[in-house]
Amino acid sequence: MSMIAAFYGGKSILITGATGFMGKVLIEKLLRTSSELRAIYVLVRPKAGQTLQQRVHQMLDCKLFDKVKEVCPDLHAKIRPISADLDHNDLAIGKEDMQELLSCTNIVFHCAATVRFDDHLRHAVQLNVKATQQLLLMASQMPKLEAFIHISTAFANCNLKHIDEVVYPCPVEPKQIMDSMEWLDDSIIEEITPKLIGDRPNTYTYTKALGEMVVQQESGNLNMAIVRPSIVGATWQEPFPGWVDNLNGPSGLIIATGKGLLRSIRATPMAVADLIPVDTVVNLTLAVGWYTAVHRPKSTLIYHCTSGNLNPCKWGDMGLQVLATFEKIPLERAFRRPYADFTTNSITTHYWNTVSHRAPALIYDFYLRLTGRKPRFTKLMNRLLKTISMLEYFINNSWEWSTGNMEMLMSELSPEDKRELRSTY
Ligand SMILES: CCCCCCCCCCCCCCCC(=O)SCCNC(=O)CCNC(=O)[C@H](O)C(C)(C)COP(=O)(O)OP(=O)(O)OC[C@H]1O[C@@H](n2cnc3c(N)ncnc32)[C@H](O)[C@@H]1OP(=O)(O)O
Ligand SMILES: NC(=O)C1=CN([C@@H]2O[C@H](COP(=O)(O)OP(=O)(O)OC[C@H]3O[C@@H](n4cnc5c(N)ncnc54)[C@H](OP(=O)(O)O)[C@@H]3O)[C@@H](O)[C@H]2O)C=CC1
Repeated sequence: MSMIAAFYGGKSILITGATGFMGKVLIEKLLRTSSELRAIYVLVRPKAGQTLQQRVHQMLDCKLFDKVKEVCPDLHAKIRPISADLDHNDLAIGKEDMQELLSCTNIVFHCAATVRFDDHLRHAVQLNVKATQQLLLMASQMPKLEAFIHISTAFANCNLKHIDEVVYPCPVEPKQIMDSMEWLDDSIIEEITPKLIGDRPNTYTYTKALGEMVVQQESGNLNMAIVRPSIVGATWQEPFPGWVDNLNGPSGLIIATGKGLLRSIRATPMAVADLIPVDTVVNLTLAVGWYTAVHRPKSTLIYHCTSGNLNPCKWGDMGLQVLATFEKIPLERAFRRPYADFTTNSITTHYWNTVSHRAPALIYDFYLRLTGRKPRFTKLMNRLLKTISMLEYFINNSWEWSTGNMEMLMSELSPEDKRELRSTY
């Protein structure tokens, strides 16, 4: 068994964001490789009328967990759902649950966040800043805590071209931002948001940067680390290739290309596509948890989980690879034969959006109406174009992330763990 997997044996682990894309892969990897772990506490909010037990059962029923059910038959007993809602200042965790979390937790993986680019600043601050502060406060009352791993994003400082593994200060202190959210009304917040986020493209990257400042300022004596993944895509190898469960980031656009919906996108073919498979992110995150707990670095280390300077890929290459894949393995019921071109200026982008996106959707919806069916393509196309407008910033710029800490961590791993982590780069 790998040294890292053995480390998690007997441990009680608290995961926030456990029902999310990354959270699920993290749970799967822990249960599959460290089945001797004591418990995984998952903070889950009741959603869409489901109880948290129903949500956890539904989560464990997905294909991702097929392999782990063979090696960890008692996986349901290992998972402890805890009702919580990070939209509430006290996280809406019950007294008894809180007592158990405080007394038992050895490792915290804080993955929960709002990852929407267009979230209202109030909500993004609540989830990505205030909830992080609350979790740090909880962690400071955990006598058995060995490490707290905070998941940020490599784009938290996307307003810089070269990004080091350090926490960069934001112009306004997080505490002032959180206090102002208490008394400003929504319309005033909307008005001042562009000024506050400054040269960052959205509230997501801005509040992730604020969250990092809170970690730096309020972690006290906690044994902390921050992991900054770049653009997280489907699984590369574990537990099987190609697993993804949402349309975020590249996934939605790749599927839209395969369905023949997306025919052109404003992108810079030579810009670096810093994509990273979710199982690589999880392997690095578990290695960071082990290293932080065992080696107890003197300060909070930040680890860039990026591929650009280790195994660079350009958007142009990625686009060709996507099209070649759909040539070999076409999606069912495609609207048109997949083809996607990169435009480089807004005039041609506008032209192709009209000719290749909006007009065909309108015509097809007209045909659906004529044949007595509900039109849906115009709405879908508008959503897709809105998503693209939010993502364009990231596919028309390149960044350089230093990876000294990540490479140091690699040098500390056993040959087996190193193979596992390096194999996914
Ligand atoms: C040639 C190949 C080129 C490939 C080119 C790749 C470029 C790839 C760049 C990535 C760059 C990220 C770099 C940051 C790295 C992080 O840290 S990203 C963290 C993850 N965050 C994201 O990706 C957030 C991006 N998405 C959003 O913020 C929101 O989805 C948006 C863009 C504001 C859209 O919001 P919205 O219109 O309210 O849509 P949303 O609520 O998300 O979904 C509504 C409906 O649309 C559907 N939908 C959502 N997204 C899509 C989509 N992309 N397509 C179709 N339907 C969709 C949903 O399924 C949903 O359907 P229903 O449930 O209503 O039936
Ligand atoms: N995906 C990516 O490309 C990247 C992601 N990251 C970071 O990784 C982390 C995980 O991202 P990812 O898995 O993609 O995101 P998802 O949107 O898939 O998951 C977000 C998680 O946070 C939970 N959550 C959201 N709001 C609340 C709330 N009010 N109370 C309790 N839980 C809540 C969600 O629970 P629920 O199921 O109830 O909604 C879900 O489990 C985030 O911190 C993100 O910033 C960093 C870089 C890239």
